[in-house]
Amino acid sequence: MGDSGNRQSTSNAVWGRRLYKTYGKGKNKANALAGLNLNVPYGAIYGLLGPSGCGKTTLLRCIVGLLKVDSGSLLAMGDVPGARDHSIPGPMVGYMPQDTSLYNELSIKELLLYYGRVHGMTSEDIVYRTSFLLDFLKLPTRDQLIGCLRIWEHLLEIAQSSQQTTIIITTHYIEEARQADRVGLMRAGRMLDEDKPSNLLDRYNMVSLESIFLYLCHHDLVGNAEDEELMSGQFALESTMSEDSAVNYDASKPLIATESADAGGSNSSIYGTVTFENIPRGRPPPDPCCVFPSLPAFRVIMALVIKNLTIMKRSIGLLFFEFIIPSIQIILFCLCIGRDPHDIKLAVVNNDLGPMGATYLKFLSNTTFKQVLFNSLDHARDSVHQGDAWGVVEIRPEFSEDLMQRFLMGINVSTKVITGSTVYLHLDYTSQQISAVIHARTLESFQNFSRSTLALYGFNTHYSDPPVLTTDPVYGSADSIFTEFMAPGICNSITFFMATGLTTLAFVLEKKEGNYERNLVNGVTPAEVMLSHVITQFLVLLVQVGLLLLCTFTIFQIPLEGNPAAVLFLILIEGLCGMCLGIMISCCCDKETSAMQLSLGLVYPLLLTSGIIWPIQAVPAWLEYISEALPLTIATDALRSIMGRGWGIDHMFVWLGFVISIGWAMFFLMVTAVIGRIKR
Ligand SMILES: Nc1ncnc2c1ncn2[C@@H]1O[C@H](COP(=O)(O)OP(=O)(O)OP(=O)(O)O)[C@@H](O)[C@H]1O
Repeated sequence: MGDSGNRQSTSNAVWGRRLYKTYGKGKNKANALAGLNLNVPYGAIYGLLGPSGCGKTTLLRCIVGLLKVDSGSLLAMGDVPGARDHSIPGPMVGYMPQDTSLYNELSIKELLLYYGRVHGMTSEDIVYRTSFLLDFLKLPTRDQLIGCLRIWEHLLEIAQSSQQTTIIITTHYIEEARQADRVGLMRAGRMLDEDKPSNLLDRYNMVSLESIFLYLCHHDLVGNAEDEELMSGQFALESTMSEDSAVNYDASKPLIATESADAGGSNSSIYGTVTFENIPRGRPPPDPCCVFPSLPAFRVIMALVIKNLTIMKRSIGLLFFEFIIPSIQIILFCLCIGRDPHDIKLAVVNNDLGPMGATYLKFLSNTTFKQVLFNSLDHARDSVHQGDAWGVVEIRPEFSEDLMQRFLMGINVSTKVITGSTVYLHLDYTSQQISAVIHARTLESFQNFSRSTLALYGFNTHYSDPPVLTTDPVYGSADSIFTEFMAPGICNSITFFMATGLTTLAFVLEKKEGNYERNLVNGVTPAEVMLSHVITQFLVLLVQVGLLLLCTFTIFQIPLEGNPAAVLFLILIEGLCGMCLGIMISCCCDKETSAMQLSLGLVYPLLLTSGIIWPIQAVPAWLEYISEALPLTIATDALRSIMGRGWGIDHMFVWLGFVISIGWAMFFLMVTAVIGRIKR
């Protein structure tokens, strides 16, 4: 860099020469900056103009240190953005990437308190600066919500009245930039020209900036000799400009840069700003592309957590809904899944000439079955064909006589007697669950009826029992229902997926609204943002899981043989694992829709392969190995063992459940860190 270069670089708040930046590789390569030059004098309002996709955002992101240029020289406030000991990113710069990129749910006081905490200011300083800013910016009361402010008008006021701040505004609305001290006209990653708006109008002898821009674009497209003139004109202009700037240079003045579009509540088209201030240097700036660049600072995490909690408090209705969603899910699960079907319609054909057929039918439960009598088997089967009944119970004419003979003669009875003393079931097997219930209950009823009849005639009541007997259960109870099998997996999966969804949403919204980048530019690290969301969501998780377990064990009386603390601990770890998955998803996806699609897309595959709905022993052998490695499978089995078998954390299997969940959580965080690095 020659003398002139040195002078230019130190006399401008932002100075760039031959800046190049490309995204992607091969066919997907996009040249966002292609040899761009830039001079933003101290204390100026600089309008960076150009069509969508010309590289404005890329340039601003390089200026605030969120991106690094591939080649070229770029200085902001006298040093390379992101350089060690430079406060960009950090307290020297403010950035509004899109819209206002402020937390609309916070009041003015809360927002200033948050940024004050992030920058390590004392409470007294924050109170003093808040009063000063309210007065200086003529802001409404400190309790006014940010979402209701007309931010952009105030932003321009700052620049015009303070003389202490340099602002870069980017916009698609070229004429609006006439108010700026200097404008830069950009196209396809290059600066076509740069000057005071009035100078540009004079030089090109045109009436509007838009006409100048169209003229420059046309010549840039044609690529004729005028291009070179324009470029040399640009450098000639730079020299003039820098000389002016050198005269006016005052290093104590701060600088602001902005991006623009329609801002909520404002008539201005400005949509983002970057501000630079000459204030004492704070801690070294983080590498914004790296998730864990340095150890997280407790002060910053607390500021972020308080900010998150305040935002939550503002949408108390939504928070209450978040608290009770898992309880509603478990209540619906316990009400709808695993109970025995009732009022199953059965067509009954009782042709028995004796009393025993009618007696047997009385043993069929009135709760489980609704009997509809038919005179002929054909009519009864027709009702099943029509879908009016789930099956037919057929009792033949010799039932009483043959059954008596069967009891009395034992092994000497003929096949005809066996056939005559049998109850026939003609079932609709399309619902496996209902046909299994009909089968089990009719058999159970027949056993009860036989015992009662044998007792009536003074025989041994167990004579007709099948020679297979179940004794006292080792674990569980003989009349346990399917709900008890599924409940542990349902508790685990509700917690896991709720945590994934809520964390993804919180993170992606923060990114989408530009607050994430704004935080990075303020020196907050991605790890601090991440940890603050984990802490906030964990508080929500505690309430959710507390209510969920209350419903499971007290209202629906799902058996709990083991230690309640172990159950709580394992479910919370599963929730943490879900949060880590949410963080990974939000790191992969920039758009809200793709993040939601990805997290929703994971629900069914994980649910089906984790042995929550059906025993894992039923899946094909090759899939079993994959299933067992998934985050929910062993953890669910471990929870089932704590709840049903009363096993403790000292049991290898339960212990494994904890280890696998923690292992997955760490894996998700590691992948997040790697993706963060790759995305750089
Ligand atoms: N992350 C990315 N990956 C690949 N290409 C990108 C990425 N970001 C920007 N680009 C491409 O780089 C070029 C410049 O984009 P940039 O967002 O900087 O332009 P812009 O002028 O700010 O546009 P807009 O006003 O619409 O935000 C565009 O062609 C864009 O498609």
